[in-house]
Amino acid sequence: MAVNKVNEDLLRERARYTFNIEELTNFIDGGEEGTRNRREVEDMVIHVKELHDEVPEDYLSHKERYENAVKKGCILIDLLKEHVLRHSSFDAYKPSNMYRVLSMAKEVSPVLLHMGMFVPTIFGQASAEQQEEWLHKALMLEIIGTYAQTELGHGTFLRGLETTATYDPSTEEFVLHSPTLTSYKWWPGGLGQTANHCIVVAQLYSREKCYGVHAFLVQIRDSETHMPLPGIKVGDIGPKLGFQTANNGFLGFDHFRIPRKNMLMRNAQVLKDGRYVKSKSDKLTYGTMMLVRVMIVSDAAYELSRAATIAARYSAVRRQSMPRPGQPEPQILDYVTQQHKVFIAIATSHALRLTGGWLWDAYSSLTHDLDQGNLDQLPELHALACCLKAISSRDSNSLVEQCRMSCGGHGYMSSSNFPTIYGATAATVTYEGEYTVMLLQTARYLMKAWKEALGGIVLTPTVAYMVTYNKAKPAWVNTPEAIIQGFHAVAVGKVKEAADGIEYHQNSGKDYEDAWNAASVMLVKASECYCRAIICETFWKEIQKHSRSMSRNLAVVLQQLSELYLSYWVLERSGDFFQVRTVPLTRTKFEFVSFASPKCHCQMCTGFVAHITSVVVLAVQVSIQNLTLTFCTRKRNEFDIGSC
Ligand SMILES: CC/C=C\C/C=C\C/C=C\C/C=C\C=C\C(=O)SCCNC(=O)CCNC(=O)[C@H](O)C(C)(C)COP(=O)(O)OP(=O)(O)OC[C@H]1O[C@@H](n2cnc3c(N)ncnc32)[C@H](O)[C@@H]1OP(=O)(O)O
Ligand SMILES: Cc1cc2nc3c(=O)[nH]c(=O)nc-3n(C[C@H](O)[C@H](O)[C@H](O)COP(=O)(O)OP(=O)(O)OC[C@H]3O[C@@H](n4cnc5c(N)ncnc54)[C@H](O)[C@@H]3O)c2cc1C
Repeated sequence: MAVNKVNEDLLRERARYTFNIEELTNFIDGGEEGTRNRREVEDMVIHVKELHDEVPEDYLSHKERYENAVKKGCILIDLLKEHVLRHSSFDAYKPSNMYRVLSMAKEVSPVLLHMGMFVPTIFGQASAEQQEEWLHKALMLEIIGTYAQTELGHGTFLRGLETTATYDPSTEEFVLHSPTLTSYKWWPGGLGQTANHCIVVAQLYSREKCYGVHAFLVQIRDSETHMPLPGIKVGDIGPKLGFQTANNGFLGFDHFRIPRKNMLMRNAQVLKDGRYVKSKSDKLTYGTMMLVRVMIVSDAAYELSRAATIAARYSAVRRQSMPRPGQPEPQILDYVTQQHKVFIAIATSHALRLTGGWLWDAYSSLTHDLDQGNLDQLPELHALACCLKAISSRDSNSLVEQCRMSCGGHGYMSSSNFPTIYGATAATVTYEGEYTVMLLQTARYLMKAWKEALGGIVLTPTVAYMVTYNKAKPAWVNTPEAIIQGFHAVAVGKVKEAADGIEYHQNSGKDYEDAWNAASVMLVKASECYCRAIICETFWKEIQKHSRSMSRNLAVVLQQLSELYLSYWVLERSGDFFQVRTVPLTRTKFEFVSFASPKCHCQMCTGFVAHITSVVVLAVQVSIQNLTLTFCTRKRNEFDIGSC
């Protein structure tokens, strides 16, 4: 049998990298043990022939594709369980590990929602007694669940959900009902044919009073026959852009009864006589969504790293055109336009991975605080999870598309894997909180923070700079730290512009809701800029922190990638930087000038914006050229596919 010979161009590129690949791999995996665990699971998977398709999945029927995905999902879960039993150090059920393993099969797993939301909801919202009853069964997949919140009529507006759960004290049961067609649950992954249980989010009624949305654990199919239970209507919602094997389904209840104990009671409770015991915060019901949003940042980075690796490798082996007559066709990696497409995808995968790790640590700290009854950090973490989920998924999805396009026609083949990666990342922009809605949630937080900043109140860490920028303007010097300060100045300017916009519309007679809506494009922009500043600052600081304990050669390359990321986004947002005005002193200072602002001294602003712009653009061009030069002198570093 012919042995696949590695492409000579690829071998030559790999012989050129200037740093230790194993060191980078360990850095990406979060340490040597992470690499060891990942490789152990990969080695298990790679040798299971049932996980390799004889026929491309695109040539299978929907039923065959689903059955294929179920088969692979079972194999992967069994491998994971076996690995967990053998190596308790590998926390297989830490959700992001689970996603990594399930995504080793090309098809999205029909049990993704079981592991991605059903299990975490039991962890986060079930009482200790309920965890005792359900958690082990769920972890061992003795029950298979999903998360049924979205309805045909409502996905974003949770307070508008129509499914009802009405408490009947005479039988100590909740009666679940879908009063309208629009109240049917629509979308939950695994619901079509796979799940026999689900978390149902419904409006809780007791003693004829509505207490808002709460979560219930509901068995929907018979454990033996797998048929829907009486009073349950359930099935598949049909073909989608991607995620074809996620088995998304619909679910309707016809006065379906469940025991009182099936209301998840970690936070709020309904007593036997129907009395409602309030949670410390209604917002705790939303806890699972915050967890998944936090996970999505890291998983969006992971999917982008796969796409960037494919594009980088293809760029090394593809030769095209003849800039010099008679010369061999060059590798497309030598075209600066190709580097401009691919290198930012590599840099962004690192930026989002490191930011995702930072956010996971913040979330872990919050869950510890919540266990102690301290909710102080909840609003900031909600704002962070919303904007970082939105921006990371959108950046990942658009850069996956950019990587696909950088591979020409071959990028359009299913065998390139770009269509599958694109379908997965496109979904993340919408699910777990739609892009715009998430940014508006963060904007709510920023408007409150701005009011506190104006009053000189000490702010939470990620918005603390608003107080300083509102008083003293930072000096401009051409360093990464100054560019980050520039992003802070832009973010403050956009927040101020949006707050001024709301005030302007209120002063013109609109109520707050209409003024908010009229200013909502500026509010989204303010959240985007706040989030970009966080990613830029976190990426840079994480690289500085880790560089101290890594070899110089690797530190240099990662530093270049973080500088590329900063420079790229200054260029992408140069319009926002143009709005940064300097004051004519010996040292240039930042002051954000909104084009809508009557205070702009345009000849001065134009003069100094030209000055600051030339400095910014010059700095940016220099750093991009430096990076390009570095890479162009064929010191490009091929990332070991296993290390991305
Ligand atoms: C590439 C692969 C990547 C990842 C794979 C990993 C895992 C895969 C697993 C799952 C993915 C697959 C399937 C997807 C599943 C789903 O999509 S599940 C359904 C998700 N649905 C949503 O996210 C709904 C979005 N809507 C909302 O969150 C809310 O409706 C709202 C938008 C926040 C609006 O809320 P509402 O209108 O009720 O009220 P507001 O007045 O706006 O807010 C009220 C106050 O509550 C605070 N709040 C809101 N949400 C939260 C929260 N989650 N945590 C904490 N606090 C919250 C809000 O800030 C307000 O507070 P206030 O300002 O002080 O008043
Ligand atoms: C692949 C996939 C898998 C999914 N899996 C699940 C699952 O397992 N479980 C589950 O419960 N759900 C799931 N969902 C549903 C998902 O959570 C919802 O689609 C998502 O929350 C968006 O809600 P929606 O579809 O109702 O869109 P809408 O909220 O109707 O959004 C439509 C448009 O209206 C705009 N809009 C809405 N509200 C506002 C506002 N207040 N201000 C400004 N603009 C607004 C949005 O920005 C958007 O442009 C899944 C979705 C997808 C695509």
